[in-house]
Amino acid sequence: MPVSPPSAPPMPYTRHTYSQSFSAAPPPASSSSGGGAGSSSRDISYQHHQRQAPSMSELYGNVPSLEAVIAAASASSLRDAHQAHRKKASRSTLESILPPKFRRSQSMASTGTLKKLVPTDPIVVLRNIHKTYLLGLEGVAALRGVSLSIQRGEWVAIYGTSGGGKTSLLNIVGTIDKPTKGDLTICDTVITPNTKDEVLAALRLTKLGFVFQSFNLISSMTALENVELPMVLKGELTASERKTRAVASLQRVGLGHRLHHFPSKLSGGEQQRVTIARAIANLPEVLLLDEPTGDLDTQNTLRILHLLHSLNVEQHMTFIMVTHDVYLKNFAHRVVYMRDGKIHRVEMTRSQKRKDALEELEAKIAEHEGRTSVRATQETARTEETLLHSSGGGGGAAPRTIGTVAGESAHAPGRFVSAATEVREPGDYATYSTSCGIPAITPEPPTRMMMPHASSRDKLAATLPEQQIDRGDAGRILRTAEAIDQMV
Ligand SMILES: Nc1ncnc2c1ncn2[C@@H]1O[C@H](COP(=O)(O)OP(=O)(O)OP(=O)(O)O)[C@@H](O)[C@H]1O
Repeated sequence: MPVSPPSAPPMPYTRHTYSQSFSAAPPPASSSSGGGAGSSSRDISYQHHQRQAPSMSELYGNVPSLEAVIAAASASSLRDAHQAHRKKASRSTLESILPPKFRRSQSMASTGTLKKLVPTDPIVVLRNIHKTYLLGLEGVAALRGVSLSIQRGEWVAIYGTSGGGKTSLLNIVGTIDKPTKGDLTICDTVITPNTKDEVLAALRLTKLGFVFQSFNLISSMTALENVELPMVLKGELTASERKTRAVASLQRVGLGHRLHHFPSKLSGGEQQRVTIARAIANLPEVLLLDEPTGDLDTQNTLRILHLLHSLNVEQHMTFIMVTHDVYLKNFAHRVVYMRDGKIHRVEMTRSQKRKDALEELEAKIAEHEGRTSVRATQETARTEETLLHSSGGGGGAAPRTIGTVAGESAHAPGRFVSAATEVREPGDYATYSTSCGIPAITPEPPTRMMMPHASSRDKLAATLPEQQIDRGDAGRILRTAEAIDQMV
């Protein structure tokens, strides 16, 4: 249930920053009011070139401070509604709060294999969609009669020439822009040019997730609070459930150690991963993605692709993904090619091709993990060398902090401290497992996991002369390694 209705329809999202080429033009006074619909043509053109992505408040209605939202969400009416909801379902797992049709089937859950789609359950249907933007006195026809039916659980890639209408299409499916002509059905809600904004805001909040380029995080909120926010607005979960789910989502994108960082303290790739965690936290039925791995390095691209694959296969989440990346489109069931505002052609991806893409992905992940292990071993050797050389000199060197999670700095603060182990947060590990459903909602005590290689102690012991084991820092590290082994 949204906390408050939106004050204005969201402004269309555009995938490119044109602001540099338009920097000479001052913002029109009206642009700050935020109204897309009903603006003058000059306003529209300005907004198009200024906007990167809709804000949280544009997507979900007015977003007050987190405290205010939490206060509102804990009001008695919400609590009552929530209690009624709690009675209906056992919530031992996140999945249990999903409607039955949305739960993963036994066969998918256990194997993580590619499921053959049964084309009988359309979740998004576009009927003769037209979109014409006003630019000065001219109309720009961005979409010219697009009809498309997307099945529940389908992964559709939208591909095509620049200016072909991909973003316009994504905006319309995301209900952040309305068609000029035509109508569409999303999750059983029929949307016409006259559909009320409150209806659209509720739909966005409850059914849709957005992974858009530069879809800004709220700078005054930590990563955890940003991820919690859509759940707070939805108002279905208790505070501890929200937190558990937000932590789990952040762990799934490998950011379990960045929970309390503000966006300004995160790298671009990390911010992108927070937006993905935020998008999946509410378990949307349809996830709209625009170049989801655009800002990420190879390792994080692999991580996110694997996560997306899991969500698609295990949770049966529907993806509509705009991309220019030929590699990414291999994971889609279908590729829709857009040109000049029309669907130029549609290509089914052969299941063997998708299977190959997945196998290649898993091989690459394994390769990267191997490299990480090699790096960790080399680091261990260096650390031990330092320790051994310094062990006669009193206190000796402090144990080194080694961040060995894929894509992380080798000295990420807050990561564990043992020299020889490859320590991962549970969520990090889940990202790489072959069957990684969304974790249970039951709060778990914080644990740390190691990759299932040789034990930490054995690894260390192999690198240390016997006589050093119980002395000074080397002994301390070994004991720590043993403690970690016991925790696993
Ligand atoms: N707000 C707007 N005002 C005016 N014209 C627009 C607006 N948004 C898009 N257009 C125009 O509509 C056409 C389709 O644009 P759209 O952004 O949908 O294409 P695209 O396929 O996403 O392109 P790209 O791959 O380059 O991002 C283009 O000619 C573009 O200039």
